[in-house]
Amino acid sequence: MENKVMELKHVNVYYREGRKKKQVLEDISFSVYEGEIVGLAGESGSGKSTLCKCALGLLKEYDGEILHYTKRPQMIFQDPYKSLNPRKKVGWILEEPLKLERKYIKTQRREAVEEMLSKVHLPEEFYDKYPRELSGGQRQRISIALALLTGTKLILADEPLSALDVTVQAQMIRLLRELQEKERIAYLFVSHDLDVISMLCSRVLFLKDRKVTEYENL
Ligand SMILES: Nc1ncnc2c1ncn2[C@@H]1O[C@H](COP(=O)(O)OP(=O)(O)OP(=O)(O)O)[C@@H](O)[C@H]1O
Repeated sequence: MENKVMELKHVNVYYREGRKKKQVLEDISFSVYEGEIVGLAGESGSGKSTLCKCALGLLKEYDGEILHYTKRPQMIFQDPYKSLNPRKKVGWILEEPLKLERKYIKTQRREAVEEMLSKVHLPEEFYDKYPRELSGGQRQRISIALALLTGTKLILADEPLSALDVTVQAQMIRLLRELQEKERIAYLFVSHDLDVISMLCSRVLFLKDRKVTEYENL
């Protein structure tokens, strides 16, 4: 088997409701391996987003173990517009994770960003554009580029195709696959759409009644 990028062991997740604790996920255990796409499905309210937030370390009320074997995963959303700072140009936004690392000087940051733009098939000129000047699909490419610039090998994708029209969805699927193959990126891919899941994913985690059942995609 490939290298693990993330592993959850017997994770229980709760939300507080006043003084009470409500359990949303129960005894969740699974691993994600380098370069694979794992589907995460289940009815609305079954806990898909909660599971992603917990894996990102955003929730405090949980027990069990969440192990990251590479850099922390990054999340991409249905509507990338909300997660991109509207007052900053794409270049500034994409340089942020590199500034935090402090190992690049300005010209190296720009080079790294331009290289990443080309990996997500956007031209260099996008460096000087604002998010509002981009289409939904282009913005989704920027949020993928932003995730990858942190150096992570795992992207948690929460319904990343739902806001896009069918042709753009197909382009996005091609890009996700290409990054999976060339860069060995793994995805936890949240979707209501079982057709997309069966086309993209090697395994599916199905959430129901707080628990997860895992299926191989044959
Ligand atoms: N901040 C919160 N406080 C309390 N309960 C919450 C909170 N966020 C979510 N929940 C509850 O936890 C359960 C799981 O919600 P979650 O958003 O993870 O489901 P989901 O599967 O992602 O749903 P959808 O497909 O509609 O996005 C739901 O019952 C929801 O009402």
